[in-house]
Amino acid sequence: MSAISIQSVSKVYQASGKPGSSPLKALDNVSFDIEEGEFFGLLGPNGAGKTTLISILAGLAGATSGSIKVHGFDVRQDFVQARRHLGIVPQELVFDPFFTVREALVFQSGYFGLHRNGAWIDELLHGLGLTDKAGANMRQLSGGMKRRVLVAQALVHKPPVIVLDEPTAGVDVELRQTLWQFVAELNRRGHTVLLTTHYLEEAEALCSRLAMLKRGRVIALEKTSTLLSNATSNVLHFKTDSPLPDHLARLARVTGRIVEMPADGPVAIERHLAALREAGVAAEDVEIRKADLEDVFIELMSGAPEAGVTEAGLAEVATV
Ligand SMILES: Nc1ncnc2c1ncn2[C@@H]1O[C@H](COP(=O)(O)OP(=O)(O)OP(=O)(O)O)[C@@H](O)[C@H]1O
Repeated sequence: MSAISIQSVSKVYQASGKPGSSPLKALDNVSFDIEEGEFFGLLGPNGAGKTTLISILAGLAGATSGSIKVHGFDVRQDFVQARRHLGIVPQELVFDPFFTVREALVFQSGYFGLHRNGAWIDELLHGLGLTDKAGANMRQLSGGMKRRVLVAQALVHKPPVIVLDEPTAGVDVELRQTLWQFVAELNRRGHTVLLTTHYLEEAEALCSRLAMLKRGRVIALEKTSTLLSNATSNVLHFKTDSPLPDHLARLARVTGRIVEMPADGPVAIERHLAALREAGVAAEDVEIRKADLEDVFIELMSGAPEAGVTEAGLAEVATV
């Protein structure tokens, strides 16, 4: 049985009623399964629909059509069972300012009917580097510490499926490392992990399989290794103060002084270098590196067709 099964999920946000507003199809017929024990990444640029999909999975929003099951339980019809199997770490820092860290975890355990959960709470506090803060009031914690507590809260009922929605956005290196060590250990013990992140190096290091969303559609669903091996093999990386002529700028990714040009082999690299010399572009710190997930992501995002909101498309989906 799949840990998470997403079947033909569409979501239309209705028009706000303000002049000029129109319905928005945030998810367009999204389907994929995540198997038990996978470490799965859900990627996509801002507005791609990741949070919308996770809200539907968490039972916080309804799909316009389609269904999601967690360990076979429908997130709408069998909400309680589905929720027991899920631990969701939300993007926003929501917490009760009146509790200490331990009290918050004990309270959350009670919500799942777990009244003797002390040993597991201790393990969570230790694994997330929170033991020293167990008696601290939630109000007194830094943003990074609060985020650790949110992770612990999501895990108090030892859910077999852990969902992390951009857990490392704006957090420091130490917390990222603590968090990934802990989550990777849970994954080794058999927990399924679904991660959304904008940090592609994190996704590349952790996720064995990925789905990429663009404007509500799945444009890639592959093992991470397959995506990487299908990508352009190399990237020519250099710095320059010279403007690139149009024909080269079209082939390049420019960030300030840094220029990156995809090249599928040594001949293409030589061609790029010759074209730069001919155009009088003075390149410094020239490097050739292997393509990474960011290159794959940019390649896919610039090439894939986009989902539009058409009258016919909207008519197909029944509103709940
Ligand atoms: N409650 C809402 N009402 C109307 N439109 C919404 C609502 N929530 C999200 N949207 C729109 O739906 C689309 C998908 O948004 P969503 O937040 O799911 O994307 P995302 O991939 O999570 O983006 P990000 O990476 O920025 O968090 C966006 O165009 C967004 O503006």
